[in-house]
Amino acid sequence: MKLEKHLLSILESLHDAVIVIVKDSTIVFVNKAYSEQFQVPAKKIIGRKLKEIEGNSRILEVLKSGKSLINDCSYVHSLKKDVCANITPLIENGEMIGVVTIMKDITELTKVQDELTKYKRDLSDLQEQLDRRYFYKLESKSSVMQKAVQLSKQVADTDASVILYGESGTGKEIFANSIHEASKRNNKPYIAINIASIPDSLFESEMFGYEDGSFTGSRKGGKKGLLEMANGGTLLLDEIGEMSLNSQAKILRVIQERKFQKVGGTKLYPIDVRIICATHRNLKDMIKAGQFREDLYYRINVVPIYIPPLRNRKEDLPFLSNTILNELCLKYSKHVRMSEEVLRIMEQYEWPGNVRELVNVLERMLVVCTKQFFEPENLPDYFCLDRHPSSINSNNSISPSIVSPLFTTKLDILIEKMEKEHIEFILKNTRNRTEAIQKLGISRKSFYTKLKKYQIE
Ligand SMILES: Nc1ncnc2c1ncn2[C@@H]1O[C@H](COP(=O)(O)OP(=O)(O)OP(=O)(O)O)[C@@H](O)[C@H]1O
Repeated sequence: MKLEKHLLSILESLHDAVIVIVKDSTIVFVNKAYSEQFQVPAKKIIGRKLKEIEGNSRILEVLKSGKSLINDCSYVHSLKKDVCANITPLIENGEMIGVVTIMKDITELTKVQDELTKYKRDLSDLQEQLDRRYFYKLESKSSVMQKAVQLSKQVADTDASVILYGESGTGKEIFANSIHEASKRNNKPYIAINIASIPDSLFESEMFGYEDGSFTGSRKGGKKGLLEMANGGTLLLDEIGEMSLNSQAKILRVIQERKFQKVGGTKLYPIDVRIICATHRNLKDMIKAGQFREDLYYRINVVPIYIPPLRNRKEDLPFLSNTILNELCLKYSKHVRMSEEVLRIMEQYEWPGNVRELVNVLERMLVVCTKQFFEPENLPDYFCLDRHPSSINSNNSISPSIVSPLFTTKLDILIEKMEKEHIEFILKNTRNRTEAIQKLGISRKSFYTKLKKYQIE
């Protein structure tokens, strides 16, 4: 077959539109597909100059530059169509004699693409609104906190292992819960457990449950463990640093194999749980001290999120106090507002118990407040502030005079007073007495003796 003889019929049989112009832009050829796609009969267009029909045509650009355009998308005004074209100069004996263009009508595709872009934009707006709803409690002016929230939003819809690092009361559980709510697991259970509150001897049966008749006194029919209860959803292992090495090995097996065994059984149950861990401890130091398994650490430390202590984000105190106070006012059916003076005193304080302490302080203030605005008097004694507003000097720092009670109290009375307040504070800011004893660093016996001495309930 002599190709040259058949070139015209080859061009005619193409499904893509073809248009050929010569050097002075005269149109010398359009194929059948061109006429059909753009509804322009060949006889109406052949012999006319393209520069008079479509002065800004991309074909004319190629005619001028001599450089091809491949997959070039543009809008053709004279056709009222979006097209995608391959525009190539025709070269004969080293000289350009015209341009050949093969193109496709992509008007519908462009329309669909525009709609898709619009839907994508709407979807991301909606997602942002949803994210804001899930993470609204964690809004912050602090860049460290904003980074933590941003990272949480990014990982929420994945199954990546997240570990939340932060001091007690910084809001680790709120983070974990927000991540769960923003994930596709949000219609399944969210279960948070504090490892410190489970005695090691009960860890296995609490976590994995037990089979029927597995030990004397066990419940008939066996018992579901926390892991099974969280199936399909999210399990927060709070205070993972408190887990014994023995329990760490068991949890590691579950994470690796995605299967678990109940106490007293041999059957392996498949499990689909997203595990989020949280701790206030430095796990790397614990590994060095032989208290934490390195392999478990690398399993859970895929996305570490660091939550700053409240003292490092005091710029959030006004917003945080108001949000928490609003919730407390609803709870107590009271209407009390923050005052600038109280806020300034609060900003001087270091908040060792973080947001949990802030919630407790505000609750205590609300209960005792009889006015519409908080006053310095409503603050707990351990703020040790002079009641006079002038105690905050112009630099916003506390002048020595404000610790006036310290200047007038005998040392032993002062120590007892501080000890009592500290125990009360720890009790309020921990989940149970075992944790309080741990935090206080005293023996159980000494703890109960002090409770009796200070008549703490
Ligand atoms: N951003 C916040 N807005 C409102 N309340 C908050 C916020 N962050 C924390 N809280 C409150 O502070 C208390 C402690 O929060 P959370 O239990 O999440 O802290 P945590 O870091 O998990 O503490 P722990 O390590 O002791 O378990 C809770 O009562 C919680 O509702």
